[in-house]
Amino acid sequence: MNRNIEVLSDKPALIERSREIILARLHQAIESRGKFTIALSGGSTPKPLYEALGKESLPWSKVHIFWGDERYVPASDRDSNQLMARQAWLDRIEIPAANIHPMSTNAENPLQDAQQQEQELHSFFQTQPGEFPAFDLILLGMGDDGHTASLFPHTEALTVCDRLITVGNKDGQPRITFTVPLINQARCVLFVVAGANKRPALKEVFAPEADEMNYPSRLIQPQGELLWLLDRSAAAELSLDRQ
Ligand SMILES: O=C(O)[C@H](O)[C@@H](O)[C@H](O)[C@H](O)COP(=O)(O)O
Repeated sequence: MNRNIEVLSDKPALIERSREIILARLHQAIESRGKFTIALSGGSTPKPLYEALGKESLPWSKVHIFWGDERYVPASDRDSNQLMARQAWLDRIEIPAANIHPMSTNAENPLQDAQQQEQELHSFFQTQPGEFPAFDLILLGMGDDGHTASLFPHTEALTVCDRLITVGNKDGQPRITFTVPLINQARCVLFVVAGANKRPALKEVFAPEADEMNYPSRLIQPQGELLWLLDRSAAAELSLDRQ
């Protein structure tokens, strides 16, 4: 694993840098493998990034959009990660509908939807059960509690190591989420974290020792690149030697 941490002056600079990184890996993946596979994060931080990507003119027919996690709500629900990305970005570009691979949340049975999403990933990546496909880029946020995707502290989802997709649990509410081993198979994992409210968790995530069950973002140690983009406010209490 190759970890790199960049601290940007403010959130607009953070968003611009994440856009640069995504575009660089998009062109690199299309050039070397003919397509770019990206899994999006939810939450509020990435919305301006998605709005910026919605203004780009790119070979979208070669880009495949997935989500690293999804709230267990209808796609029309205001809390849906899919809805946020569609309104901010995907509805504004010419991308084939078949290139957008949302997590289904309509079986009224989260486990069934998780299994459905797993089968769709195996079919898209032509992998077999037990194999973990490598996304070109997985975009992640980090919660104030150190969670990422829908891998929340002290939940069963953190220990699932034989599936691609599992059911997360936020305060008793189900989520559909990538598992740790699927995220760690990525060629590049990009964390984008902003705001003073993230300081306590970031200190624990970057500490030499801490409980990974308490700070699940520590579990993200991809075989490829691990890039942390922080704004100065989030990074204020970190003692980062030159990266
Ligand atoms: O579904 C979600 O909410 C996200 O995938 C989640 O992991 C998010 O990235 C973090 O909670 C940070 O959220 P903010 O960007 O809103 O701080």
